Amino acid sequence: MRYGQLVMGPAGSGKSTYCATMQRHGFDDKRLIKVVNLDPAAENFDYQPFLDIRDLIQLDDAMEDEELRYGPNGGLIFCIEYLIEHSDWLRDQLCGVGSDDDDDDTTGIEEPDDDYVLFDMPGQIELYTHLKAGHSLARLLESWNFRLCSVFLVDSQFMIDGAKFLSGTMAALSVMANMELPHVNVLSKMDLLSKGHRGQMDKYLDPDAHALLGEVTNESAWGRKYRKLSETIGTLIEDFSLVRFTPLNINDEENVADLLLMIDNVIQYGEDADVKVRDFDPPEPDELEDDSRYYQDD
Ligand SMILES: Nc1nc2c(ncn2[C@@H]2O[C@H](COP(=O)(O)OP(=O)(O)OP(=O)(O)O)[C@@H](O)[C@H]2O)c(=O)[nH]1
Ligand SMILES: [Mg+2]
Repeated sequence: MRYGQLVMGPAGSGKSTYCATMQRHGFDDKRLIKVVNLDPAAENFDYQPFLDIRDLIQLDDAMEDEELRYGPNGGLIFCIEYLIEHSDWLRDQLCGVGSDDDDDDTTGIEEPDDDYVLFDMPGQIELYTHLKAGHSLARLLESWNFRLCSVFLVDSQFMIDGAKFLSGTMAALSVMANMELPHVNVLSKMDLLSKGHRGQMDKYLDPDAHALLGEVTNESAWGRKYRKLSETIGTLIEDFSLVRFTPLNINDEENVADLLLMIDNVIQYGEDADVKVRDFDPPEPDELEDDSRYYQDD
């Protein structure tokens, strides 16, 4: 079986840093976590890539092509579509050359046990919210026996008021709907958050959508005008428990371990294997007695 996390999120939300952190954590735990760079515009990252889309296509290829003449954003989407059209390249690298996993055919190539791969995706959020590319990539990987989870990162620094919470939540919802995968939202960069924002953050971790939207509706003329719309969205989020965020401070090993374990549970990693068991309850924000570890001192 193969396991994968599709690491997504807006530009600069911390995807590559997340991948590097998880790989390092795995390494310390004697666990192999491979990272695949699928961002053709990436310049440098702190992990050892198992595979790099830039070996297949580079952003400049799309931008400098006389016929295509893409700008950076269109070029990036072109590169991901190109990857999907040339999926043999990805499959051969991930599953072994000549592997025929999508045909249910056995080729005699031995399946690796419990391959665990993080896919570091580009920050072009439209790839996951409404374009087909993200969805197609997920289906391809599934056809190669990957059990997948979407990991959607949102920078905690942009989630410190009701309006931003609402737009972050709607983005997360669009990704959930488009990708059709088990989904985990992560509030990244918690180490950068000052204590001043601490009280505010707690209410976003276990959101009371009504209270938050009360803020939104009072904040602006737009908010007052569309009060009913915001309230309805709040009810939807609350009634269906659609969106939850798990905080991540990459400097806190326990926090990193808990998040990884939570995602492992979602994709049922290690269920069949004889793995060491740790007591773990997914972090409930209001249960965290000492949540100061998420924040920097100030
Ligand atoms: N302090 C702190 N900085 C972070 C964290 N995550 C990311 N950063 C910083 O934020 C910037 C962007 O991080 P990346 O990991 O490159 O973000 P990304 O989502 O991969 O960015 P794109 O691929 O360009 O969309 C870098 O300067 C990182 O060092 C974090 O958890 N804590
Ligand atoms: Mg990146």
